[in-house]
Amino acid sequence: MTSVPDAGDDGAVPALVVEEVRLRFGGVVALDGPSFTIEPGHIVGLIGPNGAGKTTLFNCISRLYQPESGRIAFGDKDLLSLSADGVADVGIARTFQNIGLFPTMSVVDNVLTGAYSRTRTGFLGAALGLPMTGREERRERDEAWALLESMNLARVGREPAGTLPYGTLKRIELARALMQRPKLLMLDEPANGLIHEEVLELAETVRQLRDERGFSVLLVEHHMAMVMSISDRVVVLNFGQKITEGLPADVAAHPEVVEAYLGGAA
Ligand SMILES: Nc1ncnc2c1ncn2[C@@H]1O[C@H](COP(=O)(O)OP(=O)(O)OP(=O)(O)O)[C@@H](O)[C@H]1O
Repeated sequence: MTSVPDAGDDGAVPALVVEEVRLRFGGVVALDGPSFTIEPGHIVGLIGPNGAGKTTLFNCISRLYQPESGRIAFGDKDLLSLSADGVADVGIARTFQNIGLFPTMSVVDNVLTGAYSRTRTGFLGAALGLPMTGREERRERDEAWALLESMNLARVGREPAGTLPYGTLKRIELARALMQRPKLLMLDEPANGLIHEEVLELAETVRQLRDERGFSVLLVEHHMAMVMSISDRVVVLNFGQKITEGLPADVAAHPEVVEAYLGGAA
């Protein structure tokens, strides 16, 4: 018996709509009204120079920050009326820049914690060591192993997470987010700290999983090759404003993007 959060809905992936979101920190305008939509099943890359407002926007969507004004909706759900937990309940999962895995727990158990947000035991229960019911646990464990299998991680499934290299931990963190069966997966600089080959592998994994499962992706990332290779659309922020959005090739050639990235040196 699970209390699957989207029980009762048709399981369809809704669009994420961001409209004129504004947020200041003291005198700093972090977000100055950007608007964009992530259509169902699309991978949208969010790029911009340091301090452009990407993380702030990411944190508004995942409900760590409350904007001063604007609208963020996921289908018919008003995200700004939800807590961070409530966002998970409507099918939005995220990964963190600094990996948040439990180092002494096995990889499969770490991945399993991703299921707790949609099971009867709940994440708090998991943290307190409360077991899921037997049947629930078996089903979730099977799903965790299947996920590890599909991400080429099964061979390390029984290892304590803390013993594994950084690139592997990033993939485990992704597997954990996928255990939530997200409709929207939010990735915060997933390529950070990875070597080039690992980035390409990660990009391919994200695209493949999206193709198989149909979720949408918001990708905040500095690694241009990754963004440009897997995004359906790219949104560019600078000084808290959207300076352009479009297909990756068009965005890469946009004069303001060239200017923002190369400081007019091009
Ligand atoms: N908690 C905070 N308190 C004060 N100022 C903040 C805070 N978070 C962000 N800012 C400021 O808001 C602006 C936008 O920052 P943000 O971190 O969103 O940019 P970013 O595009 O994610 O940058 P980076 O690529 O370096 O991560 C910056 O000027 C930053 O200094």
